[in-house]
Amino acid sequence: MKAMNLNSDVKYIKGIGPKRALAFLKLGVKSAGDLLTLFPAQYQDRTQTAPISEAYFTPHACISGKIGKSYERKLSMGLSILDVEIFDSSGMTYVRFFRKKSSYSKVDVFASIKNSFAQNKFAYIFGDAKAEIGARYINVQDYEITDSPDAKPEFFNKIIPVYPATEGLSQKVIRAAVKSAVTSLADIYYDISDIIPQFEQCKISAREALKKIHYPQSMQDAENARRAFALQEFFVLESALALSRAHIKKDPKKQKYEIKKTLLTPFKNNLTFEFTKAQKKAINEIFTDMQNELPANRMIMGDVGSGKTVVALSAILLAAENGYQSMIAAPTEILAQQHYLTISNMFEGLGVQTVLATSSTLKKKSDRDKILSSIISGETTVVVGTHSLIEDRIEFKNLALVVVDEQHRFGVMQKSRALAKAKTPDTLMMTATPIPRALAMTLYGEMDMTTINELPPGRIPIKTYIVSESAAYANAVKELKSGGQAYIVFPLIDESDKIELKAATVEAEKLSESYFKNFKVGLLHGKMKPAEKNAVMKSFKNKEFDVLIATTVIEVGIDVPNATVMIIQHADRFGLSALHQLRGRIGRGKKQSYCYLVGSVKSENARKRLSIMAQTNNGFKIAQEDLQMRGPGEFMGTTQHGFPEFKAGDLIKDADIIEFTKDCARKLIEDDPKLEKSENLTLKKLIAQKFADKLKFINVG
Ligand SMILES: Nc1ncnc2c1ncn2[C@@H]1O[C@H](COP(=O)(O)OP(=O)(O)OP(=O)(O)O)[C@@H](O)[C@H]1O
Repeated sequence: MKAMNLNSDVKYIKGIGPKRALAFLKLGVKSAGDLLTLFPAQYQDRTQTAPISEAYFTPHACISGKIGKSYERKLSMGLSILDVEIFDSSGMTYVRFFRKKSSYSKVDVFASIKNSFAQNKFAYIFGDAKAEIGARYINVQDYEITDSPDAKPEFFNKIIPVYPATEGLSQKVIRAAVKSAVTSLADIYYDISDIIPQFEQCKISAREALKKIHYPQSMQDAENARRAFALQEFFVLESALALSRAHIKKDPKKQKYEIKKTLLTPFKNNLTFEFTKAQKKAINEIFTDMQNELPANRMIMGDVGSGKTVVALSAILLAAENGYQSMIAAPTEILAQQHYLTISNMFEGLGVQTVLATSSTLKKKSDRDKILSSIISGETTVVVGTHSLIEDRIEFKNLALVVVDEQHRFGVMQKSRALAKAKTPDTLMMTATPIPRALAMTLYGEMDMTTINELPPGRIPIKTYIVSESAAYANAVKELKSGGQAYIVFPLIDESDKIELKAATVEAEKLSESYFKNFKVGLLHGKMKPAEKNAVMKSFKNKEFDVLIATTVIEVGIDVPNATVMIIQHADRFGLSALHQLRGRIGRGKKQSYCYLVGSVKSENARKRLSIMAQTNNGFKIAQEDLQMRGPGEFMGTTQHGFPEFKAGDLIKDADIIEFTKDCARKLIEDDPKLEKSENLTLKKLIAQKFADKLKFINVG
């Protein structure tokens, strides 16, 4: 056999072969090098064996002792058990194996076990201690037999790695494969420890960390090794981001802005409110950015209802004052429509021409031609549309500012194609999912960040209750009587969906004849045509309906300050971020708002989600809980966005490492912007390997 290297196919490793190699592929392991970073999902602490008399006081029993007699018994349904006696100085226990008769297998598993468990030999056992009436035994998960108590066992008296499970691979096979990879390859694994400055607790090299993650001496040892390896992972990521930043910031922009206040002052005077401190700070930061020589690239992060829109509008007016065009890209047609209405309203009398460019407004050829030519001629100053439309079709005269309303969708590390419309546009992103700082720095690493950390004054915190359906409706009726409006949200729109849920369409009819028979009820769902949806939203905003029954199409950005009740049906089926977004549709005015969560709470997770919602309105707290409950991958939907997965790194636990590596990576890239120095070549290789396809804008050879 050829000597193994990091790229060798796993199938050539002794004991694996083509069939098991396929199973390894499911664990993301193709090469021998991949085995090194197939890290344990957990560990079993087998450092100490307990006296048999105490084995029943711990959830997992780890014992050792002399083997006695075996007893085999048949139970019903072809099931048999084998009990083996194990003795130590404190007592005796049975260790139990099960066998299910199978017509497919001729191998008698008990025969080989009985063979191994020869009387008077010595056994190490790991399993679950069961104390049932009349019987105490240990369900065996793993065992090892030695000839005498003095012989050293291989898998006991130490911490044992437990690898992610997949069909067709036993822990034994995975452990053996990993062991052979670690033994022959850990010392040649990519290691950049010499170019990363020292960081507390992460003092061992990546190669050393690799070994300790698989074979730690203690649980603390395992955690230290994980963090040491995470340091390298995050350093590679942050270097990739620093490279991309260096790349983006190279071209000075052509547009120049002067704060003339010819539009900004009348705009401010038109507003019925004063900007909050946080809004003023955000506007200042954006204006400073825009006046810089390099294009602005800023993320505005603010909780639902914190007033991000007016901040973006101020930037648009600065561009307009200087004769430039802007565009706002929204994730949905309804939201684009709403932004358009808000802008038309707020820009009234300013003489800033705004158009809505969505599939409905561009449908008719004559309309389309008119809109598109007004944009290309420069007659139109502001274009509001959906992401895809603006990206694909529209030509501008002098586009200078792009506002991307991301809401809570993460455009991780993707540069919007919209940006290509202007060569060096100033870019503002808005997101309504506040996330922890370290995570934001990683996700939006190439952007500057502004956080709007306060709500407009006079907002009364929404009261949230977990209630029965009838209580929710009765309370809603009370609110409607005093002039409020209510949303009722259902997860699905018609009953043909397999899971039997109360569908919005059917329910709308029923409710308008029962609880809400004295009120006007409207319906909004995803299968309606854009124009219909817009008409319904507009009517609701104009208070032509008291109740709006909707699917989650209303989740993002809708702003109807008079709506004070939100009933969420099947609330247990929504994730925390979605619930927070939905609830964010109320509490936007000066009146007390109420959110009622209705649902059957069967799982522990669902119960926890709803009680978090009932306890807090703080989007940062909710995002943090969500992140912890779901894990970063699922939280961010990162798979679609090509966000890199970390083998050891943990976006929550390792916030300090992320901050540290960000700083170090920036310095390193400043010093060697193309990573050409010989000591940085391994880093360059790691970046290319991990991110070349994901971060297309990074040009690494
Ligand atoms: N400083 C302020 N004082 C009072 N009201 C404000 C202030 N700023 C914004 N508003 C109003 O608060 C409401 C929410 O603002 P906006 O729609 O800009 O929030 P948002 O941050 O975009 O929210 P979401 O992410 O939920 O869409 C709007 O009705 C807006 O007119």
